Amino acid sequence: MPDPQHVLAARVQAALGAAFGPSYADADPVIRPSSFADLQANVALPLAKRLGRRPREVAEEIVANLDTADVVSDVEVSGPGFINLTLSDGWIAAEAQRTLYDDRLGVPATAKPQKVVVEYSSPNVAKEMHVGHLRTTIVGDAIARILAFLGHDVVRDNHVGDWGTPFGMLIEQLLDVGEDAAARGDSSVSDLTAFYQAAREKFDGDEAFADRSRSRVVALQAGDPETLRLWNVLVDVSKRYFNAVYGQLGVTLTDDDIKGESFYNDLLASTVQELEDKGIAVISDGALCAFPPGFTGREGEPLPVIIRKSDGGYNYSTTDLATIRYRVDTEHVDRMIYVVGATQALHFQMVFAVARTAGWLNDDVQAEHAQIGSVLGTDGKLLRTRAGRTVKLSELLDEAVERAGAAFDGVQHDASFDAADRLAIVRDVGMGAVKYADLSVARDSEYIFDFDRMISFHGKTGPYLQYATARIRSIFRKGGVAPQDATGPIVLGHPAERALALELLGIGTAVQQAGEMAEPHRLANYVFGVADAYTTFHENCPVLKAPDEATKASRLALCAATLRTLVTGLDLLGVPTPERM
Ligand SMILES: NC(=[NH2+])NCCC[C@H](N)C(=O)O
Repeated sequence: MPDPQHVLAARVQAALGAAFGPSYADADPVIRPSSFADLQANVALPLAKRLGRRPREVAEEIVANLDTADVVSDVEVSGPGFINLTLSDGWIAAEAQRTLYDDRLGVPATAKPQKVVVEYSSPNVAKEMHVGHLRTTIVGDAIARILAFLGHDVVRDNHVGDWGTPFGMLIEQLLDVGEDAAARGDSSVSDLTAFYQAAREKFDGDEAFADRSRSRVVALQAGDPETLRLWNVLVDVSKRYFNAVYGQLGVTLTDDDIKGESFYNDLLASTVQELEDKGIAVISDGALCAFPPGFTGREGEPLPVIIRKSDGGYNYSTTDLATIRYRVDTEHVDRMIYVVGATQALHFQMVFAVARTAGWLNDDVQAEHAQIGSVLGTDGKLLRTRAGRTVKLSELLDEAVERAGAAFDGVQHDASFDAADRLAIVRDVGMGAVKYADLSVARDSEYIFDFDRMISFHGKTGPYLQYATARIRSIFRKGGVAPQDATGPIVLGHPAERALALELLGIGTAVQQAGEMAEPHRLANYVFGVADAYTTFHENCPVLKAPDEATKASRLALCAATLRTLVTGLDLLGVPTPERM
């Protein structure tokens, strides 16, 4: 569906070409929303400077050449040379009407489909997932859904931390508590934080254990079958836990999407070799390092990316370089989006710089770090339990559902629900609340995890949006009409009808921007705007009790278009929409 801003941009550009010659036809028409009209074209001001003429005169000349009769009902030059444009009700209604017959709500598929890796979640084996992982899981999943909807070939990639030196001590700890404890799901193993800490404490305090751990790392890296088997036991315990969390959240990640650090182990040596052959990696202080241009420390000294430590071991960075090379050479991807905490920004900048020097990344193959801001508690500090431990994610999500239940029981419902209905709804509300709260702020800004605010049915929250969809569905139930049978025609009378219909036309731009910039909050904000416009409409424009049949048909069609827009938008964000609430 055409965004009015785009439609008018093309028309103003045509007018520029006609008035001032073809070389002006691609100037930015500077179209902005305005409080005086629907939109304002402000190009006359910069253009007047270029032409050495008065801005108002330039604006008048643009208007004289403007062909917008089918789209715009009123054009007016105001102030120093703004062009105010008021869209015609007929055009808005016709465009809104078109969405009723289109599965994609008029959102075009991309003209340039790409193969895109979206790397997200990426928790660590044998460690508790923390709220940072929660956020990258939620945001990454939304990005993956949005890009797939736009027609890209999306590869979901869960870059689990399942390799490296800590596994020596973790395997020895597993042997100490007994494998059967892991099989039973005993808390000595399944409480990952406690398991990790116990291993750490022994490693630091027990020389014999530390020695065993070190030889275990060597055995692991050498591919010793029994060691690999034990390692797999640990990986499986963690995977079960990750999947439980993913199931709770309703994200699209599966076991097949896991391509952990261990996957790249066999590719490290050849990756390093290539970097050495290309003269990018050099020995410095016994370690093999790359020095990407432009990265310097406090004293101006060049900063290294350590590729092989002096003891011969490889690094986190080495794995990331091997990963990029694999994605380029073997997976042939066009774009890689790393949905990872902002604290790793420098790491990725430097790794990407090395990969560019190696020729793996270039104008055709791009990598970007979609930074995720920290999640803070209501006290403004990093979220921890009262005991100062990191919060166990599954418990946090359970608490969300519990609190959603209390909030749900406190509001009126238009149906009686049995216990199973209630539980299903409350789960959706709890997860919708957590997810929308994460998604509605710019992903790179810090964000305060506040149950009370996110679970409210008022304000910019998941439950408010879910409630809006349920409220529309209840109108259709009461009216005995199916939404897909509400086909209008849409006629705009009341200003709230017009504002709602106009809002509906923005979905294409919202989805496109969210996908292009990997910024789901753009879609989250848009959906909220639609719900708000709907609320105003709902308060002002009776639907089933409309004054006449034509108005009722039009309003039902508006409701149907709104419902589909909200459900589609929320689904792309991964926020479920219960049928009834
Ligand atoms: N390619 C990457 N380095 N991705 C990010 C991995 C995140 C890491 N496992 C962590 O928990 O911090």
